[in-house]
Amino acid sequence: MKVAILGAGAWGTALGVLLASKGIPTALLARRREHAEALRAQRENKDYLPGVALPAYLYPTHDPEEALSGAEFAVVALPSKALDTLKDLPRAPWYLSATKGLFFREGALLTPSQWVAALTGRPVAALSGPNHAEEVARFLPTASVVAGPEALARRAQEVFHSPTFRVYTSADLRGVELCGGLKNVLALAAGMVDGLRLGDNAKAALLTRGLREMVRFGTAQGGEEATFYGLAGLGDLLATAYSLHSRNRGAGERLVRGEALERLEDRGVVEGLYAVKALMAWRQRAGVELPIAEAVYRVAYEGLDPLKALSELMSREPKAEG
Ligand SMILES: NC(=O)C1=CN([C@@H]2O[C@H](COP(=O)(O)OP(=O)(O)OC[C@H]3O[C@@H](n4cnc5c(N)ncnc54)[C@H](O)[C@@H]3O)[C@@H](O)[C@H]2O)C=CC1
Ligand SMILES: O=C(CO)COP(=O)(O)O
Repeated sequence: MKVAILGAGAWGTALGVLLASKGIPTALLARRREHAEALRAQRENKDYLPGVALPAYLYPTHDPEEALSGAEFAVVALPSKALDTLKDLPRAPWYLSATKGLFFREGALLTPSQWVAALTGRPVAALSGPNHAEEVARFLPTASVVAGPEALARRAQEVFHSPTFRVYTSADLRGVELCGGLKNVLALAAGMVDGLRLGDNAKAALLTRGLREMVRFGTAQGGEEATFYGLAGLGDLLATAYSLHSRNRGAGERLVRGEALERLEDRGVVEGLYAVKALMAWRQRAGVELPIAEAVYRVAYEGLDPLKALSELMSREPKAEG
């Protein structure tokens, strides 16, 4: 068997390292010819995942035909803003989305697997959890969830499960993917708390109320409550909001310290910046309350002073905790 990974950024490369180290022939599709050539020559992804050796079974290419030909399935490890490129690629029999994002399209809030299914017309499952590429690729232990149609989730579990990467299955595809989109927005907020040096109490309070916001919103959008307390929810929220690896947390920190919005993706994609836009567009339609996400949006896109955003959150009507 063979697997194709679409996207040679940090996450696509880490997943490729994981599979190839199990002896699974894995193609890694890079967007640019020079990048694929550099990966093959150096056996390292210096641009996106430096310091990790690429195993022999991992084959970087920029040729979509070569990558997808004979693949049992394709792993989508593209940033959400690049998913549309899938419609120009040869089709895989089915897809495993490893992208964490949210889309507002034609009046609906869509998750990556929904958008991949719309673009390709093929069945799609999703992989999500507390999984920083830098650690997964160095075989530090973690766990993850594959959600979607049972046969696909079971197969992906079998293929990815390893002594350092424990994979669970879930039938709650919507919930698992909402977790991945929402936690990035909260990680931006957590980074702002770090950047303002508001302290450990503030960060814990923010994340606890943020988790409540995830649960309230996510269950109203069709996710199951337990999912939000699982690996893709609380697990990934903690991993992202406390990690020095996290581009989302780091972007929040840099933003409140005065760095320009346009520079925040210098170190890799910051999905929360796109997800929060989709959430705000959706909220206007659905009339739901998302106070923390709204504060993040206003700080990032409307220049609201982050301390003013905080004081607005603190001065909301006092109420019971639920
Ligand atoms: N880095 C991580 O630890 C994890 C990332 N993810 C998710 O995986 C997805 C990809 O993230 P990373 O690999 O970390 O991003 P990255 O920033 O490391 O790399 C992005 C990759 O996408 C390519 N790309 C950018 N724009 C493109 C376009 N228009 N068309 C085609 N390719 C394009 C870049 O050339 C690069 O190879 C995101 O949705 C992220 O949330 C999920 C779990 C862990
Ligand atoms: O999703 C991730 C870890 O699970 C990666 O988070 P960042 O995109 O913030 O780096």
